[in-house]
Amino acid sequence: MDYLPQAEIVRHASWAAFRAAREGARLLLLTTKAAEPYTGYAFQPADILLLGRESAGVPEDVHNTADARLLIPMQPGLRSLNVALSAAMVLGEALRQTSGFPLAIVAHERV
Ligand SMILES: C[S@@+](CC[C@H](N)C(=O)[O-])C[C@H]1O[C@@H](n2cnc3c(N)ncnc32)[C@H](O)[C@@H]1O
Repeated sequence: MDYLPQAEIVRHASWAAFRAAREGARLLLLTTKAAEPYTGYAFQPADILLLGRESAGVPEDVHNTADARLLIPMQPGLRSLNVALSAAMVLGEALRQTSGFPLAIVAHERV
């Protein structure tokens, strides 16, 4: 996509390097194994959203490291949502709560 240059992508050499670089920001894991729905969670601007692989989620030690584990509620009997869809849903709510959407667009919508 031609939007890619607008994304700031940082690759960390290892999980340990990533943890060292996050400087106190909370790590919020989206997982089907969570009990807490994301809809009731109070997000902060510096929060980091962590999602797992399409195949197997995240390893157990990563699961345990997260500061919170959040669930997107689903109909009973369904396994999981697509990773990009999951990210978009929770990021949208986090941006809404923390006034993270671009102000000019939000103002336009209120007219
Ligand atoms: C296709 S799912 C992975 C399925 C994997 N078998 C598992 O149980 O984690 C890909 C990623 O999307 C996110 N995800 C999908 N559905 C979710 C849900 N209902 N609640 C929270 N996160 C979800 C999680 O981060 C998950 O690791």
